[in-house]
Amino acid sequence: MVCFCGAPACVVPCRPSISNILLYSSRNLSPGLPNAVSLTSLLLFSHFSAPKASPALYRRAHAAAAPTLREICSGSVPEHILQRAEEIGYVVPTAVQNQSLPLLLSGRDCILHAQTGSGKTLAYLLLVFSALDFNRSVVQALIVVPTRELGMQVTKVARALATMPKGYEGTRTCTVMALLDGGMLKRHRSWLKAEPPQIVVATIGSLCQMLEKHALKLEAMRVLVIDEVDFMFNSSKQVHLLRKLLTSYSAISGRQTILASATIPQHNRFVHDCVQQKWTKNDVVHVHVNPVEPMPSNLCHKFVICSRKERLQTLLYLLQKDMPKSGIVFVGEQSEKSKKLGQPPSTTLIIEFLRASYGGCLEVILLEEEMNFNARATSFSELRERGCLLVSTDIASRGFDLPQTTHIYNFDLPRSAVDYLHRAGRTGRIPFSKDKCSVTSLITKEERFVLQRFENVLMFQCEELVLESLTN
Ligand SMILES: Nc1ncnc2c1ncn2[C@@H]1O[C@H](COP(=O)(O)OP(=O)(O)OP(=O)(O)O)[C@@H](O)[C@H]1O
Repeated sequence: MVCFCGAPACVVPCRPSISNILLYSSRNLSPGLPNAVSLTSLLLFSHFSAPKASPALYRRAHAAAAPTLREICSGSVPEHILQRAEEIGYVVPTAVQNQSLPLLLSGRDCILHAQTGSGKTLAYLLLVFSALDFNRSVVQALIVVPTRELGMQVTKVARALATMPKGYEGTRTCTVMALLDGGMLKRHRSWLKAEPPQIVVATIGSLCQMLEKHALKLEAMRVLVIDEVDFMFNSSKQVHLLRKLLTSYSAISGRQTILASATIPQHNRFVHDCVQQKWTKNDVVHVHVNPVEPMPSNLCHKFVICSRKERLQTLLYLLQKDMPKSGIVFVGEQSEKSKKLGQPPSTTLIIEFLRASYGGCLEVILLEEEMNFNARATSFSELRERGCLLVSTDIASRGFDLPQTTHIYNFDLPRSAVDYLHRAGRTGRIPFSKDKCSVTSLITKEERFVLQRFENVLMFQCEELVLESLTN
């Protein structure tokens, strides 16, 4: 196994004694692409509906000496998928795509370890499309995700790529099934029986039910992706099935396994375990992009010290001062004690307060675990379509891609540095953009040392905001 680190011409062997050390000189896109900002803003301006990439975009990508996605993928990914990717606006690869796609397309198992918003989804989806036999109606790729929201999002991107572009009418395409918690599993069972889809995007709970009922067959699975893999392994409920999935159902020699996350604590140990436990093949590659900078550099971190009683007013003041284009207020889970006392969760209090006092133009929307499937789906699609102010627990902190989000507020501090990184990573998600986005934590004096610990672990600096008008 080999670890590919993002620094130019740098290779970090995970376990030098048993590794094959390969030299890999990455063509890290951002530093060598002078016009990357304007080029990418052009590409991303109309997400999913961008006009077909113009020859000028190709010329500029070439001028910057970066291979295009087409150049990396042609011959492996079907032409209609590549054309569709370009129509959407995916022309120039991000650093993680640039580094991982040649390896993925050569058949290697990979651990994709790169910053939030770096484009890991497109990297593994292009591999999935390269591996499919479009003529076989059988499940060939399984993508496992931790939350319904991330599942809906991955499904949306996969379906957008699978939509036939003009000129390919009549060509056989593939179907993508979203098998998500709270969904209509009865209907999915019939669908799986009648005409199995080629790609299934699933949360572990629903997947478990389908496998127990023998409704889903995975013997023909060619690609297995576990997204947010560290989160999945941390949840004791999910870990048993996850292990089973990685070792049963399809032989690892016949399938490619991709494990992705922005955070993989003790990653050397994890890579070692993957091989030892036979979750991946022996020559699994750890693609680690930008290991010295786990946090995207275009984020500006701030904190405000205030008492718990002042927190709502402070949040309101910040919102009125910042005027976010779109923002997320992260709130901690309600404690068992507070539930037993019959108290309302903080999310409800914040929503009621903001709906009564926030006079800004953004709509205030709630997203939390307890909401039913339809209400959560509505919140999700509303948020994607236009900017709004989302009040959410940590269910929105993993994988959620809302590129227009400019501001994050930690109404309650997250439990760990890893959680801080994932919450912060919901902003600053437009690849190649240098626009500053901000993460502001509302803390008590006593919590300052916790935030300091996060700063040390994640290597970022937080600036104190002193709000004059609140103290007067
Ligand atoms: N090559 C590309 N060109 C332009 N935009 C891209 C490209 N690849 C990905 N994007 C966009 O970048 C954004 C972030 O991508 P994605 O959601 O895959 O990040 P991620 O690495 O999975 O992040 P996280 O770890 O937070 O889940 C998305 O809006 C996606 O459409």
